[in-house]
Amino acid sequence: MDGLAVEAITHDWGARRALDAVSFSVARGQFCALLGPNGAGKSTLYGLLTRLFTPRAGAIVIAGHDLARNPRAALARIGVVFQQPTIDLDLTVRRNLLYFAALHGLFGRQAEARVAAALERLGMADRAGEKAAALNGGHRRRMEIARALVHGPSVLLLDEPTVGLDAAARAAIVDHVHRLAAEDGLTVLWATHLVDEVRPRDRLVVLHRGRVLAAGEAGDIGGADLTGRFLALTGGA
Ligand SMILES: Nc1ncnc2c1ncn2[C@@H]1O[C@H](COP(=O)(O)OP(=O)(O)OP(=O)(O)O)[C@@H](O)[C@H]1O
Repeated sequence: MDGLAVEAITHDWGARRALDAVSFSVARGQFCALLGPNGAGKSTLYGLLTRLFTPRAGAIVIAGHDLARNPRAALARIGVVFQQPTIDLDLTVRRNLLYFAALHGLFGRQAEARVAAALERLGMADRAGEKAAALNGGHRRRMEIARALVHGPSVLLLDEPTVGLDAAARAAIVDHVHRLAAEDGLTVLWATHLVDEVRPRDRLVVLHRGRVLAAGEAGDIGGADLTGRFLALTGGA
Protein backbone atom coordinates (compact mmCIF):
# COMPACT_ATOMS: atom_id res chain seq x y z
CA MET A 1 0.00 0.00 0.00
CA ASP A 2 1.51 3.31 -1.16
CA GLY A 3 -0.78 5.56 0.83
CA LEU A 4 -0.58 7.29 4.17
CA ALA A 5 -2.26 6.35 7.44
CA VAL A 6 -2.36 8.45 10.61
CA GLU A 7 -3.69 6.42 13.51
CA ALA A 8 -4.80 8.07 16.76
CA ILE A 9 -1.90 10.52 16.88
CA THR A 10 -1.69 12.61 20.04
CA HIS A 11 0.93 15.30 20.67
CA ASP A 12 1.38 17.77 23.50
CA TRP A 13 3.38 20.98 23.57
CA GLY A 14 3.91 21.27 27.32
CA ALA A 15 0.46 21.43 28.86
CA ARG A 16 -1.15 22.21 25.52
CA ARG A 17 -2.64 19.33 23.52
CA ALA A 18 -1.81 20.19 19.90
CA LEU A 19 -3.19 16.96 18.38
CA ASP A 20 -5.82 14.81 20.04
CA ALA A 21 -6.21 11.25 18.69
CA VAL A 22 -6.03 12.38 15.07
CA SER A 23 -6.80 9.60 12.57
CA PHE A 24 -7.25 9.62 8.82
CA SER A 25 -5.91 7.84 5.78
CA VAL A 26 -5.10 8.76 2.21
CA ALA A 27 -5.04 6.08 -0.49
CA ARG A 28 -2.51 5.89 -3.31
CA GLY A 29 -3.16 8.55 -5.93
CA GLN A 30 -5.49 10.60 -3.76
CA PHE A 31 -5.14 14.32 -3.19
CA CYS A 32 -6.05 14.99 0.44
CA ALA A 33 -6.49 18.53 1.70
CA LEU A 34 -5.78 19.01 5.39
CA LEU A 35 -7.87 22.07 6.02
CA GLY A 36 -7.63 23.98 9.27
CA PRO A 37 -7.44 27.53 10.58
CA ASN A 38 -4.31 28.93 12.23
CA GLY A 39 -3.32 26.88 15.24
CA ALA A 40 -5.30 23.80 14.15
CA GLY A 41 -2.20 21.62 14.45
CA LYS A 42 -1.24 21.24 10.79
CA SER A 43 2.45 22.10 11.22
CA THR A 44 2.66 19.94 14.33
CA LEU A 45 1.31 17.02 12.29
CA TYR A 46 3.87 17.67 9.53
CA GLY A 47 6.63 17.68 12.13
CA LEU A 48 5.45 14.24 13.25
CA LEU A 49 5.05 12.91 9.70
CA THR A 50 8.63 13.93 8.90
CA ARG A 51 9.89 12.67 12.26
CA LEU A 52 11.24 16.03 13.43
CA PHE A 53 9.74 14.83 16.68
CA THR A 54 7.77 11.78 17.78
CA PRO A 55 4.17 11.61 18.97
CA ARG A 56 3.14 10.87 22.52
CA ALA A 57 0.76 8.21 21.22
CA GLY A 58 -0.45 6.73 17.96
CA ALA A 59 1.12 5.48 14.75
CA ILE A 60 2.01 6.79 11.30
CA VAL A 61 2.28 4.42 8.36
CA ILE A 62 3.89 5.68 5.15
CA ALA A 63 3.66 3.47 2.05
CA GLY A 64 3.22 0.46 4.29
CA HIS A 65 6.14 1.32 6.62
CA ASP A 66 5.52 2.15 10.27
CA LEU A 67 7.41 5.41 10.92
CA ALA A 68 8.37 4.52 14.49
CA ARG A 69 9.45 0.93 13.79
CA ASN A 70 10.99 1.41 10.35
CA PRO A 71 11.85 5.11 10.03
CA ARG A 72 14.48 4.77 7.33
CA ALA A 73 12.16 2.96 4.90
CA ALA A 74 9.22 5.22 5.74
CA LEU A 75 11.14 8.49 5.35
CA ALA A 76 12.67 7.34 2.04
CA ARG A 77 9.14 7.19 0.61
CA ILE A 78 8.13 10.78 1.39
CA GLY A 79 8.78 14.01 -0.43
CA VAL A 80 8.34 17.18 1.61
CA VAL A 81 7.68 20.82 0.80
CA PHE A 82 7.86 22.88 3.95
CA GLN A 83 6.03 26.13 4.56
CA GLN A 84 9.27 28.14 4.58
CA PRO A 85 11.32 28.06 1.37
CA THR A 86 14.58 26.13 1.61
CA ILE A 87 16.37 27.08 -1.60
CA ASP A 88 19.95 28.15 -2.23
CA LEU A 89 19.30 31.29 -4.25
CA ASP A 90 22.89 31.50 -5.53
CA LEU A 91 22.74 28.10 -7.23
CA THR A 92 21.00 27.28 -10.49
CA VAL A 93 17.71 25.44 -10.36
CA ARG A 94 19.44 22.27 -11.59
CA ARG A 95 22.22 22.53 -8.99
CA ASN A 96 19.68 22.94 -6.20
CA LEU A 97 18.02 19.71 -7.27
CA LEU A 98 21.28 17.84 -7.85
CA TYR A 99 22.43 18.76 -4.36
CA PHE A 100 19.23 17.33 -2.96
CA ALA A 101 19.56 14.20 -5.13
CA ALA A 102 23.03 13.63 -3.67
CA LEU A 103 21.54 13.72 -0.16
CA HIS A 104 19.48 10.74 -1.30
CA GLY A 105 22.50 8.90 -2.69
CA LEU A 106 21.80 9.77 -6.33
CA PHE A 107 24.74 10.88 -8.46
CA GLY A 108 25.92 11.22 -12.06
CA ARG A 109 23.67 10.42 -14.98
CA GLN A 110 20.97 8.91 -12.84
CA ALA A 111 20.71 12.10 -10.80
CA GLU A 112 20.75 14.28 -13.94
CA ALA A 113 17.95 12.21 -15.46
CA ARG A 114 15.82 12.33 -12.31
CA VAL A 115 16.30 16.09 -11.98
CA ALA A 116 15.42 16.68 -15.63
CA ALA A 117 12.28 14.53 -15.33
CA ALA A 118 11.14 16.24 -12.13
CA LEU A 119 11.61 19.73 -13.60
CA GLU A 120 9.78 18.66 -16.76
CA ARG A 121 6.88 17.39 -14.64
CA LEU A 122 6.49 20.80 -13.01
CA GLY A 123 6.84 22.71 -16.29
CA MET A 124 10.24 24.02 -15.23
CA ALA A 125 12.56 22.35 -17.75
CA ASP A 126 13.39 25.61 -19.51
CA ARG A 127 14.45 27.25 -16.23
CA ALA A 128 16.98 24.60 -15.20
CA GLY A 129 20.05 26.71 -15.98
CA GLU A 130 18.84 29.88 -14.25
CA LYS A 131 19.87 30.95 -10.80
CA ALA A 132 17.08 30.33 -8.32
CA ALA A 133 17.28 34.02 -7.35
CA ALA A 134 16.00 34.93 -10.82
CA LEU A 135 12.73 32.99 -10.36
CA ASN A 136 9.49 34.51 -9.11
CA GLY A 137 7.78 33.11 -6.02
CA GLY A 138 5.54 30.71 -7.91
CA HIS A 139 8.40 29.21 -9.89
CA ARG A 140 10.53 28.87 -6.76
CA ARG A 141 7.72 26.83 -5.21
CA ARG A 142 7.40 24.69 -8.31
CA MET A 143 11.14 24.09 -8.14
CA GLU A 144 10.78 22.97 -4.52
CA ILE A 145 7.99 20.58 -5.49
CA ALA A 146 10.16 19.19 -8.32
CA ARG A 147 12.99 18.79 -5.82
CA ALA A 148 10.72 16.84 -3.50
CA LEU A 149 10.09 14.34 -6.34
CA VAL A 150 13.72 13.67 -7.33
CA HIS A 151 14.14 10.54 -5.19
CA GLY A 152 10.87 9.03 -6.41
CA PRO A 153 8.68 9.23 -3.30
CA SER A 154 5.18 7.76 -3.20
CA VAL A 155 3.79 10.22 -0.65
CA LEU A 156 4.11 14.00 -1.10
CA LEU A 157 3.62 16.23 1.96
CA LEU A 158 3.10 19.95 1.44
CA ASP A 159 2.64 22.39 4.31
CA GLU A 160 0.72 25.48 3.11
CA PRO A 161 2.70 25.54 -0.13
CA THR A 162 0.94 28.56 -1.64
CA VAL A 163 1.54 31.02 1.20
CA GLY A 164 2.55 34.41 -0.17
CA LEU A 165 1.80 33.62 -3.82
CA ASP A 166 -0.52 35.56 -6.11
CA ALA A 167 -3.75 34.02 -7.41
CA ALA A 168 -2.33 32.86 -10.76
CA ALA A 169 0.72 31.19 -9.20
CA ARG A 170 -1.49 29.53 -6.56
CA ALA A 171 -3.87 28.17 -9.19
CA ALA A 172 -0.96 26.80 -11.24
CA ILE A 173 0.55 25.00 -8.27
CA VAL A 174 -2.78 23.59 -7.09
CA ASP A 175 -3.29 22.28 -10.62
CA HIS A 176 0.20 20.79 -10.94
CA VAL A 177 -0.08 18.89 -7.68
CA HIS A 178 -3.56 17.57 -8.47
CA ARG A 179 -2.11 16.17 -11.68
CA LEU A 180 0.75 14.50 -9.80
CA ALA A 181 -1.88 12.62 -7.81
CA ALA A 182 -4.24 11.82 -10.69
CA GLU A 183 -1.68 11.00 -13.38
CA ASP A 184 1.38 9.74 -11.50
CA GLY A 185 -0.38 8.00 -8.59
CA LEU A 186 1.30 10.13 -5.94
CA THR A 187 -0.40 10.23 -2.57
CA VAL A 188 -0.69 13.90 -1.61
CA LEU A 189 -1.31 15.58 1.73
CA TRP A 190 -1.80 19.31 1.20
CA ALA A 191 -2.16 21.46 4.32
CA THR A 192 -4.00 24.72 3.83
CA HIS A 193 -6.39 27.18 5.42
CA LEU A 194 -7.69 28.23 2.00
CA VAL A 195 -10.96 26.55 1.06
CA ASP A 196 -10.66 27.52 -2.60
CA GLU A 197 -7.68 25.18 -3.01
CA VAL A 198 -9.92 22.17 -2.37
CA ARG A 199 -11.78 20.45 -5.23
CA PRO A 200 -15.03 18.51 -4.80
CA ARG A 201 -13.46 15.11 -5.61
CA ASP A 202 -10.52 15.64 -3.21
CA ARG A 203 -10.31 13.84 0.03
CA LEU A 204 -10.71 16.33 2.86
CA VAL A 205 -9.73 16.31 6.52
CA VAL A 206 -10.93 19.28 8.56
CA LEU A 207 -8.69 19.86 11.56
CA HIS A 208 -9.54 22.29 14.32
CA ARG A 209 -7.83 22.72 17.67
CA GLY A 210 -6.06 19.41 17.26
CA ARG A 211 -9.14 17.35 16.39
CA VAL A 212 -10.53 15.95 13.16
CA LEU A 213 -13.99 17.49 12.73
CA ALA A 214 -14.76 15.93 9.36
CA ALA A 215 -13.11 13.50 6.95
CA GLY A 216 -14.30 12.25 3.58
CA GLU A 217 -14.82 13.46 0.05
CA ALA A 218 -14.82 17.28 -0.06
CA GLY A 219 -18.02 17.46 -2.09
CA ASP A 220 -19.83 15.26 0.42
CA ILE A 221 -18.65 17.36 3.37
CA GLY A 222 -19.15 20.81 1.87
CA GLY A 223 -21.95 20.34 -0.64
CA ALA A 224 -22.27 23.47 -2.72
CA ASP A 225 -20.74 25.69 -0.03
CA LEU A 226 -17.53 24.33 1.44
CA THR A 227 -16.55 27.75 2.81
CA GLY A 228 -19.81 28.01 4.77
CA ARG A 229 -19.49 24.45 6.00
CA PHE A 230 -15.86 25.00 7.04
CA LEU A 231 -16.73 28.17 8.94
CA ALA A 232 -19.68 26.45 10.60
CA LEU A 233 -17.48 23.52 11.67
CA THR A 234 -14.67 25.71 13.00
CA GLY A 235 -16.89 28.34 14.58
CA GLY A 236 -15.81 30.97 12.08
CA ALA A 237 -12.29 30.89 13.51
N1 LIG B 1 7.18 24.38 19.02
C1 LIG B 1 6.07 24.62 19.71
N2 LIG B 1 6.08 24.81 21.05
C2 LIG B 1 4.95 25.05 21.73
N3 LIG B 1 3.73 25.14 21.17
C3 LIG B 1 3.64 24.96 19.85
C4 LIG B 1 4.80 24.70 19.05
N4 LIG B 1 4.38 24.57 17.76
C5 LIG B 1 3.04 24.74 17.77
N5 LIG B 1 2.59 24.97 19.02
C6 LIG B 1 1.17 25.17 19.40
O1 LIG B 1 0.45 24.04 18.94
C7 LIG B 1 -0.82 24.44 18.40
C8 LIG B 1 -0.90 23.99 16.95
O2 LIG B 1 0.00 24.77 16.17
P1 LIG B 1 0.44 24.44 14.69
O3 LIG B 1 1.54 25.40 14.29
O4 LIG B 1 0.71 23.00 14.56
O5 LIG B 1 -0.90 24.80 13.89
P2 LIG B 1 -1.12 25.14 12.36
O6 LIG B 1 -2.44 24.58 12.01
O7 LIG B 1 0.05 24.73 11.57
O8 LIG B 1 -1.21 26.71 12.35
P3 LIG B 1 -0.61 27.77 11.29
O9 LIG B 1 -1.52 27.74 10.14
O10 LIG B 1 -0.68 29.05 12.06
O11 LIG B 1 0.80 27.34 10.99
C9 LIG B 1 -0.91 25.94 18.57
O12 LIG B 1 -1.61 26.18 19.77
C10 LIG B 1 0.53 26.37 18.72
O13 LIG B 1 0.64 27.54 19.52
